[in-house]
Formats: sequence, C-alpha cells, structure tokens
Amino acid sequence: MTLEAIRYRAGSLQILNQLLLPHQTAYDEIRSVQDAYEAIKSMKVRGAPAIAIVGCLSLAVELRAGAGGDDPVTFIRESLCHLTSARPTAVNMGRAARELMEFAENESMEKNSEQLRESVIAWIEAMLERDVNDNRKIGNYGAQHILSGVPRDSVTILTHCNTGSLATAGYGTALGVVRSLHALGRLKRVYCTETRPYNQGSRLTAYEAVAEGIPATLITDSMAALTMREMNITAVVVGADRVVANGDTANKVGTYQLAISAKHHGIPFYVAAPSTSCDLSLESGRDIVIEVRPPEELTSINGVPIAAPGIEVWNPAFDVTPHQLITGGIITELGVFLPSELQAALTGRLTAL
Ligand SMILES: CSC[C@H]1O[C@H](OP(=O)(O)O)[C@H](O)[C@@H]1O
Repeated sequence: MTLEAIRYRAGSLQILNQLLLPHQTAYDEIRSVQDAYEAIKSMKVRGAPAIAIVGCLSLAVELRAGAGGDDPVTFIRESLCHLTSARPTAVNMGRAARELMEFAENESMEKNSEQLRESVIAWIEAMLERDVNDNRKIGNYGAQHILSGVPRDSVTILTHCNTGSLATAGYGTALGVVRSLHALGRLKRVYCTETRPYNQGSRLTAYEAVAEGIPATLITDSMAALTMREMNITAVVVGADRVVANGDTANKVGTYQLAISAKHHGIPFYVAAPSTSCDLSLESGRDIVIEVRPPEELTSINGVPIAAPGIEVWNPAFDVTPHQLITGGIITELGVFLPSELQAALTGRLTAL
C-alpha cells in the first residue's frame, strides 16, 4: 500500500488530514495559499519537507487559475512570505520560498505573465519527484552506513516522531532508512516513540509501519532510555527540521534527550535529512527559532482534557541537538557525513566515499 499524504494533479491539490489519523482517512481540498497556510498552521499537514511541498503546490494551484494577473511576481512573493510564516522552525518552506522567488524574478525578465506562471508551476511540480528521489537516496545511504558496522546480522532501530510518507512527498527520511533496511531484509525491528503531545509516533509512524508490515514496537517517550539499554538498539535515526552549519539540528521535541541517552549507551545517533532541510546561513543551533505550540495540544487529546484545569504549560514543538551528540552522522541524499563535514558536503567540496 502506498500512503499518499499529498494528492496533486494540475490545478487540484488534496492533503490527507493527519489530525484525524489513524481512525479516519479523510482528504481536505486545498484551493488556495490561505487553505495551505491554515492546514500547515493547524498541522493537518506536517513534516518539514511536506510543509514546503504543500505550500508551494497551493501556489501552483492558484497560478494555474490565473492568480496574480499581470503581476504574478508580486503575488508569488506575498504568497511565499505568508506560507513561510505558518511554522518558523522547519527550514524547507523558507528555503523553497527563497529559491522559487529568485527563479521567478529571473524568469520574469524574459517571459510574459502567462509564460511565467507556467514556468513557476513546472518548478514547483518538480519538487514532488525530487523529494521522493532524495528520500530513496537517504534511505539507501543510511541503510548501507548502519549495516557497514553490522556485516551479517539484522539491525534494530529506534526512531522518533514521524519522518515517513506522511512527512514528505513519499518514502520518508529517517523512516526511509528503516524502509530501506526492511527492503534489504536486514531490519529486525524498529522501536517508535509515541512522541507527545501530537503523537506523531503512535498515530502516524505506527500507521505507516502496520500498513506496510514493517516490524515495529510502539513505546512511550519515557521508555526510550530503558529501550536503548534493554533492546540491543543498533542505531537511533531521527529526522530534522533544520540542520545548521555546524551540524546542530532542530527536530521534534524529545530528540535532544534521545541523543543524550544514545551517547550514554554508546549507540550511534543519526540525523536523516535532505539538503532542503539544511540551513548554512545559521552558524549554530542557538540561532534557530523554536516554535511554541498552543497549550491545548498538551492538555487535551481530541478535545478531551487530560491535565488539571488551570495548570500552566510550556509546549515547544522542537528542541536542538548539539552536533557533538550526532555521533553516527548526518544522512543526506549526497551521502552520510559527520557534522564537521556537512558544509563541505553541501557546497560540493566533499563527496561521499
Ligand atoms: C521528514 S522530517 C519531519 C520532521 O518534522 C516533524 O515535526 P512536525 O511533525 O511538528 O512537523 C518532526 O520534527 C520530524 O522529524
């Protein structure tokens, strides 16, 4: 079964409403940039790559309907700025906005409005295929790197949040590594954390694993250290929302403590992320803006209160893992690199062995 988080054809975009999973499979129509903004902000669609892809596809849908009239560049700029403001930590939307804006301005020098719209739509549609191709490379590079340390046996992975087909255009990043290991017949089991408070692990990763027959065990976030000690974990592999120049990485809250626990237990800790999730303009994790989400997302589930009324809440959606704790490496579509090698790798000065 191929899970489709994003359904797109020229002029039409639908997203799988992830707030309703796993109990209800329902697709929402995205007819405008504003629809996409609201879907991203409410986390009907989430995951760094998926946010950028859905945001940009919503722009393609409006452009196909002639949006922007005689001045599509202004419409494109305003739309991308609005979409980028929906969720500040993941870099993918902001990076796509910057690159697409540069492309559109260059194209506008020699194309009329209609030709420009077509050209920008083609640029956006290419994101879908690129993301899936990147993820398959990430999966294969990551699987080979992990297996290189375990020549014959099957491996056991621990992962956090959801980094699969529901967070990307397909296949996934960290969960893509798990898929590649499974496809090679070398995955013994993946332990997935429930990932409070949105429960990406229990609702989404578990959903993907069960759907595809991937051997998976759900654990609570608080069981992660015990699982690392007791379950012979070969590697911890997580995704990323923003990897910065020195390799510090913002990812779902709880990642930082997983990295500390992995270090304590001598288990290699990997970050799996396409280059579209990397931001060399920031020197270190101190520069990353961490999104703080509404208290209700922590004090209730499906509208049912689970915390004492009146309690104050701190609900950061992400935390930053220092590069020193990313001991296995950063798995990209270009290869697996140590944090200290990342800049050279992303700027073409270093290639994977
Ligand atoms: C493909 S990496 C997805 C990345 O995004 C998730 O955050 P959210 O569910 O809030 O969008 C999480 O940090 C994952 O690692």
